[in-house]
Amino acid sequence: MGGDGKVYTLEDVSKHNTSKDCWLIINGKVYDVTKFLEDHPGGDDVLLSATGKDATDDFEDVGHSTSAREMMDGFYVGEIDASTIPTKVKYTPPKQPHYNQDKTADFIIKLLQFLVPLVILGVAVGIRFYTKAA
Ligand code: HEM
Repeated sequence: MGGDGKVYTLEDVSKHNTSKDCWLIINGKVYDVTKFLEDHPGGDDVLLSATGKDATDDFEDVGHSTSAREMMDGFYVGEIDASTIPTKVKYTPPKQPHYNQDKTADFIIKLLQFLVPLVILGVAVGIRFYTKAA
């Protein structure tokens, strides 16, 4: 081990995905964790399932300790050619149909639903008032 800072492609690293030969990509660096598989407190299965991709998020999600991070230096074999890692698919919300974009129409309807019965009531009371007075 030791590492010579060689730059690997995702394809190169992806070939090392067995319990006899296991490489990980974390924070732009490539690690050969084959010898560490049995000793990893999180288990060998999680490490194996983190091969063949950028495992940075998986690694960070666990909230590894500083000592865990220091251990990584011992497994370093090189850098990853970032252009070979597919960029994250950014979530773009589906385009909403723009109905009711103008809220004034909505507001006027609400206002009328409130006012119309009041007007009718007012007219009824008014008619009654005037017919009585007459
Ligand atoms: C070179 C890479 C890695 C090293 C040196 C490493 C080292 C360690 C160490 C020392 C611990 C004990 C807790 C701590 O100190 O934070 C730990 C726990 C853990 N690791 Fe890693 N780890 C590596 C990569 C990963 C990856 C890629 C994953 C996920 C796919 C992972 C998943 C876990 C989990 C789930 C635990 C928690 C175990 C528990 O608390 O029961 N590790 N790791």
